[in-house]
Amino acid sequence: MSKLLHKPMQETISEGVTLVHDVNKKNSDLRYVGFKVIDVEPGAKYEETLGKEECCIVALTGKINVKEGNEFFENIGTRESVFEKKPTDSVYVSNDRTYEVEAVTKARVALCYSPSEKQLPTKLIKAEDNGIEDRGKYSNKRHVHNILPDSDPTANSLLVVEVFTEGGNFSSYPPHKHDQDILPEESFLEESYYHEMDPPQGFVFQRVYTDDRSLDETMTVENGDVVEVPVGYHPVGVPDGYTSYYLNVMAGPTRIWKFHNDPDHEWILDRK
Ligand SMILES: O=C(O)C[C@@H](O)[C@H](O)C(=O)CO
Repeated sequence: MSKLLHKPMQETISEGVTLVHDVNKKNSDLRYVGFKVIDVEPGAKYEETLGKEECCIVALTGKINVKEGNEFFENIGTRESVFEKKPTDSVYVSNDRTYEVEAVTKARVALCYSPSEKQLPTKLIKAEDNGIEDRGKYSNKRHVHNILPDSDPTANSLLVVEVFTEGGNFSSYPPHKHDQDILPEESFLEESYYHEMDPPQGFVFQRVYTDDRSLDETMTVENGDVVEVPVGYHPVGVPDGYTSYYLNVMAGPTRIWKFHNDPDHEWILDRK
């Protein structure tokens, strides 16, 4: 199995709280992005004290309460399945703070991390504040919910986005990368992909490769898997009959998403 592919686990970390993913510096090549997924039973609580890292809490499915200091966001989250394709609520929490997530209904929650030194206000990112975009044409169509784009100053480093791709389409395509800190041409941003498929027995293909092919992995990605992208181009192809969802977390030294398309494949953008 590729070392970039992380399979879901089922680790009970406290009563009613299951750790499904924990991608961190120890088990990945990511230095700027950390990523967890937790499943929380109704009434159960997950508490975390952040060190020098900020966190974006995404209510993937179900309803949750989030508490940080005097801030309390009640009954947030908008969907039973990500495939309802409606945006959801998220909460930004800054470094050196302690937050608590309590499930109101059975919930799956993504916790997206990046190093951070400068404290910023805790903030509810409402579903209705997500920027919605349809990108691409022909078999390159995808639907995007921007949770934390680089135009939003809520976070120091984190960028968070959800992408839906219908069967027979490719996304993150034409292949692009953002692994050189040479702004304004390109920014260095690591990335994680949390994938789901509808129906859930589906799979997608994700290739992660560099120009010199020193990294060139093509992975079969199944429901609930995480792919880490420390460097390189990272397109996703979706087989007919299935819909793909992924949640991307990006972070690097500068909070700007400036990507570079693979020159071999950029021509597809110019088709009439
Ligand atoms: O537009 C897309 O296909 C989504 C991608 O841009 C995805 O968010 C990504 O690769 C970010 O670098």
